[in-house]
Amino acid sequence: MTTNSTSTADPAVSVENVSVSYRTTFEKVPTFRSAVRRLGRGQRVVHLVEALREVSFEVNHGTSIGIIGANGAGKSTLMRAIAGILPPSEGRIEVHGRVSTLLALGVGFNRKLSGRENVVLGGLAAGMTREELNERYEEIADFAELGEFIDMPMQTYSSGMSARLAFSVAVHLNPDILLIDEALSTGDAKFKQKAARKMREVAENAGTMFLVSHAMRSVKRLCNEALWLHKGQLMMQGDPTEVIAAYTKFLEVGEDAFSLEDM
Ligand SMILES: Nc1ncnc2c1ncn2[C@@H]1O[C@H](COP(=O)(O)OP(=O)(O)OP(=O)(O)O)[C@@H](O)[C@H]1O
Repeated sequence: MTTNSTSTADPAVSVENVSVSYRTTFEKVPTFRSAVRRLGRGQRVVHLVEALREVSFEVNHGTSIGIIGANGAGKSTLMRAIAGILPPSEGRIEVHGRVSTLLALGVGFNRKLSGRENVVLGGLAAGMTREELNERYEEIADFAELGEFIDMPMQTYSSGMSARLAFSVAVHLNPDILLIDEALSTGDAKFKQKAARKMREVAENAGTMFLVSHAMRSVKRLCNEALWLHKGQLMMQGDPTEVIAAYTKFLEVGEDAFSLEDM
């Protein structure tokens, strides 16, 4: 269950015993040859992945929290659940404030429409008024630096260009809570620097930011808290230097030899 209301006394986000499972059914085809023999009819198999397992934590307003962990640890799943895109299978998520996210990149945009039209639609969908949009539009377009592409259909954009526009929309919506997956903010080197500056500005303006990142340097630079997930479980939450040290040690010594007590 995901609830959304506003009150400054509450934490910005509270996650209580949240589990998320993905259920996928697919046809298991043992070999290519047998697939041909059976004319493509394989055995139907149900695959259940527990992407998050009983995760609980709170994040206060004004915190910039880095979400770290190996591939498949559940980081994006957690972001989708907080954004309300994916309902938890169990547990409860409370979000206090307006969430803006880059996660729905590609999902939120209609690629047949121009960048300009998508900015307007995205802004309206996020609850901005026409007046606010008129005021903010030039800023969003300038930040994305798309030149005349802004009036062309988004299907003509490179993935980096779409990412720049998505990032620009997300940070200019004046969110209370900004969710960013660094892997998705794939602009070129120059845009990355600019995006990092903007994220720092959001963080400094006491906004709440979740940053999913594989770059420990970004987490150290931009976050005042970190949370480490491993195979869907919360391993540690706290000071970024300490959490990164524990995660790095875990990567060095391997899962079996690692103990949080030694940290
Ligand atoms: N739509 C989906 N359907 C089925 N399984 C999924 C789906 N999305 C993610 N998973 C599975 O859930 C688990 C967690 O995935 P998730 O994308 O949240 O991890 P992540 O920590 O963000 O990984 P990465 O660092 O590789 O981006 C993985 O085992 C993944 O295979």
